Amino acid sequence: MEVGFLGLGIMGKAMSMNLLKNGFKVTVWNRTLSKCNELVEFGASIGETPAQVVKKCRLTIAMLSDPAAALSVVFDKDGVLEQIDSGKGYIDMSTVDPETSSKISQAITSKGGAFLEAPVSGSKQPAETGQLVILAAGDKGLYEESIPAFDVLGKKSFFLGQVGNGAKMKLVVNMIMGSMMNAFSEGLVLSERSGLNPHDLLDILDLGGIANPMFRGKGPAMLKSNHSPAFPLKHQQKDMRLALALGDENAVSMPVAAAANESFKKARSMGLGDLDFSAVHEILKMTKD
Ligand SMILES: NC(=O)C1=CN([C@@H]2O[C@H](COP(=O)(O)OP(=O)(O)OC[C@H]3O[C@@H](n4cnc5c(N)ncnc54)[C@H](OP(=O)(O)O)[C@@H]3O)[C@@H](O)[C@H]2O)C=CC1
Ligand SMILES: O=CC(=O)O
Repeated sequence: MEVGFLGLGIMGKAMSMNLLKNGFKVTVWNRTLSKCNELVEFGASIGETPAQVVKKCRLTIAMLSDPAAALSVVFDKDGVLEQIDSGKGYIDMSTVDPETSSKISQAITSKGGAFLEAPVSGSKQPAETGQLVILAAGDKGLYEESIPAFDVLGKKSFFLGQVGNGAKMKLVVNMIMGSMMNAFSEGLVLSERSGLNPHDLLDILDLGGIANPMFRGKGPAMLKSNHSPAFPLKHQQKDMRLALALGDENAVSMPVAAAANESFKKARSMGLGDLDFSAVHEILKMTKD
């Protein structure tokens, strides 16, 4: 099966590599084209523009940073829209808001193409090991056609109905995750400042009802101030912002998420946006009497 892949950041690189290792023919494009070279060593072809990739491939996947990037790759010169037509499918796996996804869907389908949004839950390591959770919505036929690729990329795919539902589900999940990261960071700081050993806290949390892979995986590194990026903080803040907008639209009061968003914004303003989202711990550590 031949697929196109647009966007070779932390996630896109791991996902396209996985497809190659599992026998897919992959044509890649990235805004910074030099990032394609590593994939070429594993058998990928390069498309010089998103339009070239779509022209060559029946299915094209995108994994881009944010709504502006997702829109630019579709609508700008040499973008996806120039070559999409009937018989071709476009799958956007970026985390965006439902409005962005709907705008892309309308443009693709008005040219006869099929569209699926399919954001993912799971970070760099699940992307590397094919353990993502795929939250798809849109064209059911395209979803079914994409299952061989989704089976390589993820451990479970959900089809959630109409376009927008995948984006909404992803934003709800990440809103919870970002709030949890803030509560976890506050707990680490509180344990240390009140004279406890925070490593004991990690052990105790891991044995109880709120044990989870995020605390287990990131806790020890956070205590060493190691925030090597798996999920960049700037993207977590984008997700909090988009989830809060969804809350505004639906009149859902979300004071916990709003406070978490403020911490992520503060961390971004201090230049921590490219570190892992666990770096929010650094700003919480800085607050003293
Ligand atoms: N990292 C993670 O753990 C997870 C991330 N996500 C989501 O997946 C998406 C990608 O994340 P991740 O790989 O971590 O992000 P990165 O920041 O590592 O990569 C972003 C990608 O988007 C491209 N890009 C940015 N702006 C533009 C633009 N204007 N036009 C074209 N391309 C652009 C970048 O190109 P260039 O190389 O040229 O900068 C790069 O390929 C995001 O929506 C994120 O929220 C979802 C689940 C987990
Ligand atoms: O979007 C990030 C993730 O870990 O999921």
